[in-house]
Amino acid sequence: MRLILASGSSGRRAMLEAAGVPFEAMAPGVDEESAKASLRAAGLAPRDFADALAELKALKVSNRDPGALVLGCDSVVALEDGTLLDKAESKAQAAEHLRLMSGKRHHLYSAAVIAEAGEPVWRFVDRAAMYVRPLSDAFIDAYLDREWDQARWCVGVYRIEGPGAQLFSRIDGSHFTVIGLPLLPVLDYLRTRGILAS
Ligand SMILES: Nc1nc2c(ncn2[C@H]2C[C@H](O)[C@@H](COP(=O)(O)OP(=O)(O)OP(=O)(O)O)O2)c(=O)[nH]1
Repeated sequence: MRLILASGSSGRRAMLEAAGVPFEAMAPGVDEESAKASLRAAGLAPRDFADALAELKALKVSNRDPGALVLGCDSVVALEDGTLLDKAESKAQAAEHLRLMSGKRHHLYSAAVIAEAGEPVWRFVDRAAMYVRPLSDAFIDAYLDREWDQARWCVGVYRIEGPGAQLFSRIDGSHFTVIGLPLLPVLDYLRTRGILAS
């Protein structure tokens, strides 16, 4: 049985590769923006929002390749007031996101859905609690000067495995979930399907 990662995310690819998972990566080719617009309009909770997007990606590729297992993922950042942050569209918006998160806790949800023959067969959503330390404007500017080119692809404007670690005083949850997928539950399921040895 082949596994396809329906994602263009380098962090997700790197995690599966590092874990020794045999897979192919394929861009999901979904119109995330319009999907996000309708999901926001539906007022979905962050957990359900991420799950719906992960399922959309998994099903899109599974319908193209019904004989494979297809893993779709999505990560969202939810502030305490319920605001969902998407990837920043500019350095200025990235600074705004960091100021919104400064000195507060937010949650990062990462959802995984596995599809087979055009149907979801497994799903898992995990979240990590992210405690951002108070960030000065000078720090934010210096951080973005150094990190914007990389962090622009990351919801929350951070790579936890990189200089993003400097933003936090505490993290409760899985490092893998922060990077972009609930890896250990995914590995558990792959063992049940013979993709990995038990
Ligand atoms: N390497 C890394 N990536 C992170 C971190 N936090 C968030 N991200 C990335 C993971 C995802 O690539 C991105 C969240 O956006 P999405 O879930 O929509 O995925 P993306 O559009 O990147 O790829 P995909 O939709 O799966 O093709 O943010 C982190 O700490 N490290």
